[in-house]
Amino acid sequence: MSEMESSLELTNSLAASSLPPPRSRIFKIIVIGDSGVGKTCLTYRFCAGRFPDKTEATIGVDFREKMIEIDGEKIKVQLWDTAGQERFRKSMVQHYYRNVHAVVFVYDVTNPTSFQNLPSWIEECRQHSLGSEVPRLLVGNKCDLRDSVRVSTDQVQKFADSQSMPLFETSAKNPDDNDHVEAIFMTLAHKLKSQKPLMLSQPAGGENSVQLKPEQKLPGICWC
Ligand SMILES: Nc1nc2c(ncn2[C@@H]2O[C@H](COP(=O)(O)OP(=O)(O)OP(=O)(O)O)[C@@H](O)[C@H]2O)c(=O)[nH]1
Ligand SMILES: [Mg+2]
Repeated sequence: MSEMESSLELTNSLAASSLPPPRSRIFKIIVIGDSGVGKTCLTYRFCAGRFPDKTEATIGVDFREKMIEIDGEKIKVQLWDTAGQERFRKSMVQHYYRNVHAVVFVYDVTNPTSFQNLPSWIEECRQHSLGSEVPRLLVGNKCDLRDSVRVSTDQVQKFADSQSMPLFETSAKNPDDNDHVEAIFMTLAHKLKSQKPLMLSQPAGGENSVQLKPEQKLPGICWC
């Protein structure tokens, strides 16, 4: 290799190493519902692939992320695991709803109150101006506790239909339901990808999404 070629190669590799990391889309999904319904366990299960050894009431919000691949595109699913207890969430609520792409409502199939409280969680979303284009889904958790189930699927299905939300019943704990927990979040990610085909976003740590300037926008594409 000539001296010129080797210096060119060095320049190229320096340039490559100083390039910013490739951008991947981030889907911000908030998980809300009463305290103790299993939001932390569900999000942990999806991101870590197992039921956590021990959980404590979430204070404020916890973030969990998982890289997934849909149709060859790498996407970062960012789950915002929110606190169910009012005193632990008050100061953070405004932040949950900023740039949110989807909402997962969770109730506990053994706890009717957690189901009855769903309208107030839906109302909170409404108060934070979440548009109807933001996908929402409903998850009934703790189905492994078969003998303690106190919320009937029929009842919840009617409610879910009235809110135009898909309903999933699952267990963050039951090892046989691992694929199911995965399927719930993957279903949502697929929906988001099909809704936002060309949305760009920054690497982790940046804002959730970067809108192109008007002059960069292409005709006929929804930039929502
Ligand atoms: N049997 C069973 N227990 C579960 C399941 N998911 C969660 N739990 C238990 O329910 C309790 C509460 O779970 P968390 O995930 O901490 O509940 P949370 O909704 O995050 O509660 P907050 O953070 O207070 O809002 C814990 O004792 C978990 O072990 C499940 O699928 N089955
Ligand atoms: Mg929690």
